Amino acid sequence: MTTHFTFKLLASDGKARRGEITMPRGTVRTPAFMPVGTAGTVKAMYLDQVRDLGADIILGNVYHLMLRPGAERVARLGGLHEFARWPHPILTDSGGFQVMSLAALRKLDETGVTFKSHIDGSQHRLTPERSIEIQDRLDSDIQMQLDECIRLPAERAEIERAMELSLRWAERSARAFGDQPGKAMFGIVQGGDVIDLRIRSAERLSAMDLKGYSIGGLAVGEPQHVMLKTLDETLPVMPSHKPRYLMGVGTPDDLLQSVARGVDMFDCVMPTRAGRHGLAYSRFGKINLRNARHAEDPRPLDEASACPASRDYSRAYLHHLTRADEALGGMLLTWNNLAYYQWLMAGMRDAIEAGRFADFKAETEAGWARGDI
Ligand SMILES: COC(=O)c1ccc(CCNc2nc3cc4nc(N)[nH]c(=O)c4cc3[nH]2)cc1
Repeated sequence: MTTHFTFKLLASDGKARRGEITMPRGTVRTPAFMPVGTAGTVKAMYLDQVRDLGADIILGNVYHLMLRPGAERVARLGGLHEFARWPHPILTDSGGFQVMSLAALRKLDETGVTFKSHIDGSQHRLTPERSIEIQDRLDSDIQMQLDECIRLPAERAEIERAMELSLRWAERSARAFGDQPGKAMFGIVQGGDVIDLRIRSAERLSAMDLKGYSIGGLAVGEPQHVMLKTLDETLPVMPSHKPRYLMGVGTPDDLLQSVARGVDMFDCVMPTRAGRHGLAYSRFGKINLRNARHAEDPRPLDEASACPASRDYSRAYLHHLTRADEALGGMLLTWNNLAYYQWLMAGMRDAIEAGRFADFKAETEAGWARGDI
């Protein structure tokens, strides 16, 4: 039982790292994938199932929870862990990204951002201080600074303006967070695809001596090679003894390529959202169950899987459920996808410990290339 937030590097293999983050609510084995629990639930899953798949931590969103049911209401009901019955660590995103991608009529200035709810049009305001206050009310274990994430491609001047604002907001977020030994606030490196701005952001954040660092401003429409090049240039100037979290990423291939470059933590709606739309991720690559070729295929998605959704149901049944838009279709495919993502992360953790990450990466890529056997 620990009272402090600590990160330990257990092994490395090339640039890939195996570590663990310990905090009062539990230990996060890294590299880690965080299932997205936007509104206090991982859609189409029971949180006990999410835990049983090996997830040590889930993500929640300030933007969604402040609009509905409201942070003060969650606090009155004992905080997000009690509310959702998830006693393990929770990381919350600060709202910056969701305001820019979801809210209507937003107005951003030096002190914060004002916006209208996409749910009922009500007016709201987020500042670095208010976002941290909301994350405190949610009793979040790992909190994110408020930042401004812009889409790519963008002009250098615009990228620089948003990066500098995010640095000033990092200072204010850290001041508002204060000194909470068992929790952490992560800074978020911005700078788009402009290497000197990325380096400036990473160096200025490193000087703030925060407990962890996110790489933001990616997975915003840029090609994978631009994301990977930005990682190659940014990771070396980020503190190596602190967790590195790549926000919003990604596909199984994104995870493999990014762990190879030294990323420790990930979150993405891909496995859950794609599952609700009939898409299965597997050792053999992607399988779109809407496709008619599965209509009479008696095989399961992966008979070698430990997950019942992957092992016990025919592709024909999954195809039927998907075409009929039956709720069970999204439930089973979400279960399969999160099982595959956690299996992949566990495989990478074990491979780094065994010093065979390169082999594991090659075997995994060969499995995807072999396709849907
Ligand atoms: C089926 O799959 C999908 O629909 C789907 C949708 C969006 C993404 C990409 C999400 N990308 C992304 N999330 C992000 C969240 C972020 N949060 C903060 N505070 N700052 C950032 O700088 C930031 C960047 C992100 N980039 C990935 C998958």
